[in-house]
Amino acid sequence: MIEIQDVYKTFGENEVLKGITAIFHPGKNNLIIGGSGSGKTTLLKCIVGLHEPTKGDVIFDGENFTNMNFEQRVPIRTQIGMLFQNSALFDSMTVEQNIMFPLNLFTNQTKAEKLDRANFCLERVNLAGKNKLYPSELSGGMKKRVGIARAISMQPKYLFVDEPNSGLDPVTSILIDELIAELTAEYSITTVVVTHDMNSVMGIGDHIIFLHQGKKWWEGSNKEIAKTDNKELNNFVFASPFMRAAKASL
Ligand SMILES: Nc1ncnc2c1ncn2[C@@H]1O[C@H](COP(=O)(O)OP(=O)(O)OP(=O)(O)O)[C@@H](O)[C@H]1O
Repeated sequence: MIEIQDVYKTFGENEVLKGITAIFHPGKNNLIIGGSGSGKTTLLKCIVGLHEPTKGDVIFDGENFTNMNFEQRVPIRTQIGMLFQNSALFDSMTVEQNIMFPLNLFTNQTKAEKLDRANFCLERVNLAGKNKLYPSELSGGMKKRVGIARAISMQPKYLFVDEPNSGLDPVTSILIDELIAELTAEYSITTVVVTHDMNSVMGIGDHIIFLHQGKKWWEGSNKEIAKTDNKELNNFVFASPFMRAAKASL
């Protein structure tokens, strides 16, 4: 479980987050949504320690991460899997080397053990046998899947994903969403996804927080979102005529 307690983040004069409080539970797909510039990525970075909150705390299973120094954070960091935009694979490394990278960095496993884990993760994302390919030889969807394989290589308790579907076609996007949701349920991971994709919101949004004007404006599930009378959320989710018509037919 991750608890975010009254988190503020200011850049110069720009107060981006104005007291966000939320709880993200294990085994759930927790989605952060909101307009462009609403602070979604900033919140994600505050949670994982890539930004320090100006005020407030982030607590991982009872441990106050915000108060810890670099060294103290290491045990929690090793339980975090991340998939950021563009998959962030190392172009000069093969698929297998990319997946083994965190294992080389953080474990004392033998080469055979690391290879076993890489093969398991590759199989889990339906890319068995693609070990020796380089990122330049992969499609966008395959890159995301390798990114996911690398993110789960350390058997993370927490998984953070920023815009998993950017640049993917709708069918591949659904496959990536389903993969994230399956892994989350299978390993009871506390997953936090930043997304713009309304298909993801409706498809896998167990728990959604909507950011607006630096605040948590609304919180609920994908079932509740369809029935919300929150004006700003409605304007955001049902911005297109197609989505409005879909809502009207519910
Ligand atoms: N490192 C930084 N330094 C200064 N300002 C920043 C920094 N990172 C983000 N910001 C500002 O914080 C605000 C929120 O940015 P953020 O990237 O979190 O929004 P977002 O909701 O993820 O947007 P998008 O959906 O467009 O990716 C923006 O005004 C941005 O300019």
